Amino acid sequence: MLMCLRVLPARVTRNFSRCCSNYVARMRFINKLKEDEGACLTALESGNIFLYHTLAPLLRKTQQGVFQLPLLPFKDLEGILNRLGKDGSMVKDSVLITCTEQNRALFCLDVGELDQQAVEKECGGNFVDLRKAFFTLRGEEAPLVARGQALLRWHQGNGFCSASGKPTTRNQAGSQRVCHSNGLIYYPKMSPVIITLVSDGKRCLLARQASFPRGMFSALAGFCDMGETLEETLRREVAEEVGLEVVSVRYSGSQHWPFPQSSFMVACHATVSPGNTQVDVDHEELEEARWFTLEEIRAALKLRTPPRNPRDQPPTIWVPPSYAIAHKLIREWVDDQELHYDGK
Ligand SMILES: NC(=O)C1=CN([C@@H]2O[C@H](COP(=O)(O)OP(=O)(O)OC[C@H]3O[C@@H](n4cnc5c(N)ncnc54)[C@H](OP(=O)(O)O)[C@@H]3O)[C@@H](O)[C@H]2O)C=CC1
Ligand SMILES: [Mg+2]
Repeated sequence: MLMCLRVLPARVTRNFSRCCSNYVARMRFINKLKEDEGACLTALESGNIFLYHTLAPLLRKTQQGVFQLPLLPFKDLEGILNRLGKDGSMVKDSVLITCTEQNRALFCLDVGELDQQAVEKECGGNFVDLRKAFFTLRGEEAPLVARGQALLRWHQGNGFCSASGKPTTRNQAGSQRVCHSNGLIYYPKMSPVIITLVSDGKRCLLARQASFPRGMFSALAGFCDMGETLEETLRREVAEEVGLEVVSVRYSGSQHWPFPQSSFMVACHATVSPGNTQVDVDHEELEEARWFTLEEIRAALKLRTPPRNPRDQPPTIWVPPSYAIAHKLIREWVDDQELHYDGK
């Protein structure tokens, strides 16, 4: 089986080396904050914090109608908490997310124990469901809001050691929890998932689960089993879900996916031989899986919002939106087809 990594284009490597020293300094600074409690607290005091209420992020709408993630300086948030009758030192429970290019640390905090509407009024925003926030925010803010929720969720679910049953305590950055009774260290966890777009050279295979919105088809996905390589997961999932045997694999990219909980999505293109394309769907997992032509995929990509079909009409197919790595795989497949086969 082939596994080839894409080589970065020269333009990207040039940009990389230009910003490299700043990037290296920033990564080392973040790492220091995870290891040095005092440095992390100092960074928090001069940093910014964004908020969640029971894991729903706070968003603010600008006068131009654009949704943004409000970033609150430490002192402002301390003041807000004091006004709402809470000890301002609660800000110190914030979890480190990242650092801006100016080395300004960014944290997040869940204020679920406060009255939601009172916080919204104080901060001039609204707490919204993560899915809505993720789909509404632009650029860098969507992955930030997903990362924040994933970390806060992990802390909320790991307050006790699974070996001793005793409470665990977190470090200042929130990058780990420790059980002091036995020294066990817990780190935030993600589940590795392989997502693959299978092609037979001319068509690609998309599938839908019964829980997907009407008409939506996506690439095949599945969780890695313990001890498997990514290639083994990919071959097994394709065999299990659609009864096909993969002959080659090419890496495309990866993505943290917060729904329903943290998955680490690894995206690959895969091919089956043109003589081995008979789909045998596992209906326990999938409602439907079928081959699509380039024309059908082009039409699906043109739909920006889910089509509104009358109930009795067969649904027009559409594919996941651009922030989902499934979309990237599908677009890359179309580009490859256009480059190699279109018009032939
Ligand atoms: N970003 C993107 O573009 C896309 C992301 N995805 C994501 O990929 C993930 C996996 O896809 P899916 O097809 O559902 O996976 P699978 O085909 O592996 O099927 C899911 C089932 O696997 C079992 N399972 C095994 N390990 C785990 C685990 N660590 N966590 C949860 N369930 C597990 C569960 O079964 P049981 O309940 O019986 O135990 C679950 O119902 C989903 O979270 C989905 O949101 C999917 C498509 C596109
Ligand atoms: Mg699956």
